[in-house]
Amino acid sequence: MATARPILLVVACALVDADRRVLIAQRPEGKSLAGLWEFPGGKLEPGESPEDALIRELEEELGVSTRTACLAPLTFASHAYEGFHLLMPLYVCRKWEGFPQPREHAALKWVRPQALRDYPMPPADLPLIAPLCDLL
Ligand SMILES: Nc1nc2c([nH]c(=O)n2[C@H]2C[C@H](O)[C@@H](COP(=O)(O)OP(=O)(O)OP(=O)(O)O)O2)c(=O)[nH]1
Repeated sequence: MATARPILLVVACALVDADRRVLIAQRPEGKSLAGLWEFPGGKLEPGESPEDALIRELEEELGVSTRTACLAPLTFASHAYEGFHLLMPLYVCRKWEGFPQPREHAALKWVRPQALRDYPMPPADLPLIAPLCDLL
């Protein structure tokens, strides 16, 4: 049966540090899903590849720079929200330049993958935790 929900493509990234911790970012007040912890990323702009969009979002949101060769696809989220169906590839990045700053989020936190369940995340993100734990 056809779905009435449009597909929304969002790219997201798990930055992983030398201690195998993952960076999560808290959505700010005033946005949908405010207060929940997510992976940095966002929507594609017209004409952008997923990797270019992620590189741009990491710069805008965190002030870090990376490149396509440092983005490894891990898994994806597919979740029906009220007004759209989210399709969200999750990349892993272990190499970047700069120190992540919360330019657009309420806060940032480095957490061990097994501790991700202690942080409230959007429902779309919950199936992403197991593949991250398996990888790390
Ligand atoms: N970046 C990111 N977005 C996520 C995650 N999980 C999840 O459900 N989302 C959703 C929230 C938003 O609806 C959308 C990302 O949109 P966005 O980051 O580009 O824009 P936004 O916060 O302004 O979104 P919105 O207020 O317009 O809904 O994907 C995640 O882990 N990372």
